[in-house]
Amino acid sequence: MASTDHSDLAGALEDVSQMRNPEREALWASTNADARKVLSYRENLLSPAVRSQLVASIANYHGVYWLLRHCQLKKKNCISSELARHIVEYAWAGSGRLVPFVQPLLLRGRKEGEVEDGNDIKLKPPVKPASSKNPKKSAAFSILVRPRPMTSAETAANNYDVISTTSPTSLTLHVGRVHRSGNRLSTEHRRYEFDGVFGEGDGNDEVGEKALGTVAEEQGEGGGRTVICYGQTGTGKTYTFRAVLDVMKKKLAKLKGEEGKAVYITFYEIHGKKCYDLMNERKTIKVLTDANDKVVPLGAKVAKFELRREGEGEEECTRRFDGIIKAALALRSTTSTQRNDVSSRSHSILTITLRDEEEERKVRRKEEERLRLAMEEGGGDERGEEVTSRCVSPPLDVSHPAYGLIRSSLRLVDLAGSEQNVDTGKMAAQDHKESAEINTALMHLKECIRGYGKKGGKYRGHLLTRVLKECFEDRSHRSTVVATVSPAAVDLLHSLNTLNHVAVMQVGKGVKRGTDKGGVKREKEFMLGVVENTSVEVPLCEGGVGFNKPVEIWTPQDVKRWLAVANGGKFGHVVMPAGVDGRALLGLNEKTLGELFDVSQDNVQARGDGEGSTWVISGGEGGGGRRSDWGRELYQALRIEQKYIEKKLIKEGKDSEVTW
Ligand SMILES: Nc1ncnc2c1ncn2[C@@H]1O[C@H](COP(=O)(O)OP(=O)(O)OP(=O)(O)O)[C@@H](O)[C@H]1O
Repeated sequence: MASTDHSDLAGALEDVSQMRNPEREALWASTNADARKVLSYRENLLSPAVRSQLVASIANYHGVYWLLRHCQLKKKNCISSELARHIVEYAWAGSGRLVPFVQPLLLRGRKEGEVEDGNDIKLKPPVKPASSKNPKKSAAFSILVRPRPMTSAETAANNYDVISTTSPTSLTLHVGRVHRSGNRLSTEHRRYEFDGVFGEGDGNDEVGEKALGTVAEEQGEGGGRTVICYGQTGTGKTYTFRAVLDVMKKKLAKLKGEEGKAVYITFYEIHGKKCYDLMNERKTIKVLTDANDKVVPLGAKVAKFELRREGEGEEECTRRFDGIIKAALALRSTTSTQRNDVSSRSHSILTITLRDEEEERKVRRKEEERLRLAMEEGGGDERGEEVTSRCVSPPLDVSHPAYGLIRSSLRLVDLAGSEQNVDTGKMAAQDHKESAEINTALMHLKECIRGYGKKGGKYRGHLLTRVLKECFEDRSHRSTVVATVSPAAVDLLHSLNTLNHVAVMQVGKGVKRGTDKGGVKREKEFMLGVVENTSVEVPLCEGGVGFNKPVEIWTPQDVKRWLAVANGGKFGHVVMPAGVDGRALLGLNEKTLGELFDVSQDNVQARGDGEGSTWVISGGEGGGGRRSDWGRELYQALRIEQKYIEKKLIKEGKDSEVTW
């Protein structure tokens, strides 16, 4: 063992304080509240002071996940949670509480159909595509989430990935938090459950197939389907929209044309309070409600696409489809914004309807005959009057369920991206207005989805929701929301927002009854999306404070110096009993350490050096917190310190000083 070298210790302490910003240091010194959990500004997540620690805490999560997965699933004999916690604590000090967080996910996966296959475990995708044959079996809205890969620009800007897709239906968001006081860092792991979660590397075909379900083949009776791409600007909504469109196109090309059957396409966009026809050089169109209470884009051009002709190959057929749609896609209004060079500033709505014209003609003739007779018999019935005055305008609206002729109807919606203030900093006044309008539309959409099944017709509140009326009012209609999110740390708040929003869109899955603080009983929609979250403390300094002698040989003075800087000075207010050296400190467990703290309100002022056997800490406004928490935190901080010093000494070839 080397002798105690106090000059080294002083030097190390000086290095540490120079590493830090003096202002922050002053803030740490003056602060005495630790319980205020406030999300930091997003810049904090990338600042050199905390970035590496947050990245390390995410890596720890992955480590724990893979360790448990291996122990729990590969082997028939699972290890107990307690043993798992000890192993995890040993390997990743401070991460023990991830065990009860990760374990249920793995056990659930095992029950629900994870199967062992040779050396690997395959996950059965539990996403059930909504079937129009069995509308009762599928939810009105299914939610799929697609995180896009990190872009090279994001990687170059020191961003890191904050999303882990841990199963085909769940996703974990790692929310780094720098507490307002600046003296605490933590990572909250939030796990969300959805109907489907794509991996960052999942291809467009897979995404398109899942989003479409079986709609193109099953040819439902009257019930249509809507796929809505929703999310932050620049996260891949248009990219996903095109992926779904491509899959749809391929499916259509496979259908063999029959006499009288054809596909009709309308494509228009909502920009501000107006609608523009993308199939007709952006001519303004109106969205009106017809006699059947159906919302129709009046004046929108309907393009006819004939199904595969005799002797025509699938490729030729898709080329024909492209010919119809290409010019319209190019006409979408886009702007270069801070986040996306070609940001869509409008909500575009593409409707593809497969119609049986022969049947349609028969029904039309029958209907016209019925109306004529009704008119002859004394002025016609109510419906007759309405139809003659407003509705019979070519083309006849055969998409109304009353006709029962729609073989299949699909609507693809590419929403404009939601933006936060920080994304709009360099925008002109007009762009700000546009951005506010986009956010208003998205809020309406969210409200309408949440209000599904309730009376009130909230859909009338905005043009976008009026156009999508069937999604909220027609019980046989099925909708899929594909939420796109960015994995970059810089977009963390936005991703959190998107995921929280789509989590509450999982309508009809449960209601939570509870009593709020004021004793008022309330029924809240149960946010099924958020299944669980847990928070893990992250050390502020990357492994220790720079001491270069093992904890066992710390003198009481060393202990005091360490307490002053450990966890960013969090224990700086602690007054320790006289004579506690490193060895004595290591001999205490979490509980005994906790008992040494006096956290009562009367004792919030720290006493002088050696003034008794109780460590007194300042609890700040909210009192002193729980003893066990303090004890655990100190225990973990000391273990992290010990590990760091051991590693450092081994690296420097001084491993003879390390006692194992
Ligand atoms: N899953 C993905 N894989 C690869 N690249 C992607 C993916 N998702 C998006 N991108 C790329 O990210 C960029 C932005 O995508 P896109 O224009 O689709 O975003 P957006 O959400 O529609 O944005 P806005 O709302 O501003 O229109 C594009 O360059 C796109 O190619």
